[in-house]
Amino acid sequence: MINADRNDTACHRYTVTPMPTPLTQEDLRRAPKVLLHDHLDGGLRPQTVIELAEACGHQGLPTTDPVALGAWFRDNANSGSLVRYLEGFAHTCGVMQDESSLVRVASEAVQDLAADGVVYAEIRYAPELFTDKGLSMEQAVEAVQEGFRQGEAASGGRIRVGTLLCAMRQNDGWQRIADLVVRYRDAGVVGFDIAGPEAGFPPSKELSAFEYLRQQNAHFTIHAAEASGAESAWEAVQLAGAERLGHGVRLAEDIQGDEVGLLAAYVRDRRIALEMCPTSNVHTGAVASLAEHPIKRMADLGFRVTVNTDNRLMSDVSMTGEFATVVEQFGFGWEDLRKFTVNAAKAAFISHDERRALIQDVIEPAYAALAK
Ligand SMILES: O=c1[nH]cnc2c1ncn2[C@H]1C[C@H](O)[C@@H](CO)O1
Ligand SMILES: [Zn+2]
Repeated sequence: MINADRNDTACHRYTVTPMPTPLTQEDLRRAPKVLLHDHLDGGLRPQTVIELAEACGHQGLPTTDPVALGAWFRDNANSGSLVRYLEGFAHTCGVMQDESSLVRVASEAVQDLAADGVVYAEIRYAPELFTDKGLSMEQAVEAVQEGFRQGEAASGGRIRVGTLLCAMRQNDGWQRIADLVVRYRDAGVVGFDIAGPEAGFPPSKELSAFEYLRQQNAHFTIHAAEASGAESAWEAVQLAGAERLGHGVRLAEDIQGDEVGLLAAYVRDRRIALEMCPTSNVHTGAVASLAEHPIKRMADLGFRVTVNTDNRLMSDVSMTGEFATVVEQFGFGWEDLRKFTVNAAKAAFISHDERRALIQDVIEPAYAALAK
C-alpha cells in the first residue's frame, strides 16, 4: 500500500507498507491440496443420491430436489452430536449397494476433488456397509477401486487417490477389515481406520487387529479425541499404535496455555498427524464453535496439523472451502496453508519417495508462485 504523506505541501513523501497477499477463492482452489480424511459415503453429489435412490428403490429420502437435499444433509449434520451426525449416512449407504453405484460414486468423488485442486487424497469407507443386498466386501472393494481409477483417468492424472478401509467401531470383526487392507495393498488400499460412534467402542475393543496390521507392516489411522476426550487419543496412540489421529481435536484438553501435557507432547514430538476437519468438528460438537477450534493454537505449538473435509456432502464443505474458512477465522496466510499441505503429504500412507516428489515437485513450487 502506498501512503502519501501530504503534511508538507512543498514535497510529497511516500512510505511503502507491505500488503499481505490476498487469498482469493480462485487461488485457494488452484493451490495444490492434500486430503487425508474424506469419507466416500459422506461425499456424494446430492443429484447422484437422488438418481441412485430412484434406480435402486431406496425409500425415505426427505426430498428429491438436489438443492433441498444438500441443505437437509447439512442441517442434519449440524446437530452437535456425533451419533445424530452419523444418521444421515443411512441415505448414502442405502444407495451404494451394487457395483455400478459404487463405481459411479467413487469416480465422481475423485473428479470432484480434482476439480477442487486436490492432488493427493486418501478416501475412506467401511466395506461392511455395502453388503446389505448381497455384495461381498471383496466385490465392494474392487468396485470402489475401479471407480477411483476411472476418476483419476477422467481427471487427466491431476490427482492420485489412496484408499483407507474402515471397520465400524460398534460392529465386531475388525480383523476381517484388517485382512482386506493387507490383501488389497497392491491394488491401492493404503491403510486402515476405525469409524462410527466413539463413546463405548475404544480401540482396545479389538486390539489384536492393530497388532496384526503392525506385524504386516500396514498403516493405520484412528478416529480419536472427537466425541471422547484426550484419553481416547492415548488409547489410539499408546495401545493401538496409530500413525495419525482422525480429528484429535480434544487432545487440546491436554494443553493449558503454553503448557503441553505428556500425551500431547508425545503426539507432537512423534510427528503424529492430526487430521482436523474444522466444519465437521463444529457439526459433531467436538468443538463448541469455529472460534474455539484449537487448530491455530496447536499449529503454533508445533503439532503436525492438517486440514480435511471429513464429509463433503454431510457438512457441505470442500477443501477449498475449509481452507477459506480457517483463513477467515484465524488469519492464516499462504505460508500456513503450505505448511498444512506439506504436513499432510509427509503423513500420507505412500512411500517416502512418492511423498518427497509430491512435496518438491508439486506443492513447493506452486505455493512459492502463489505467495508472490
Ligand atoms: O467424523 C466421523 N467420526 C466417526 N465416524 C464417522 C465420521 N464421519 C463419518 N463417519 C462414519 C460414517 C460412515 O458410514 C463411516 C465410514 O465412512 O464412517
Ligand atoms: Zn471421519
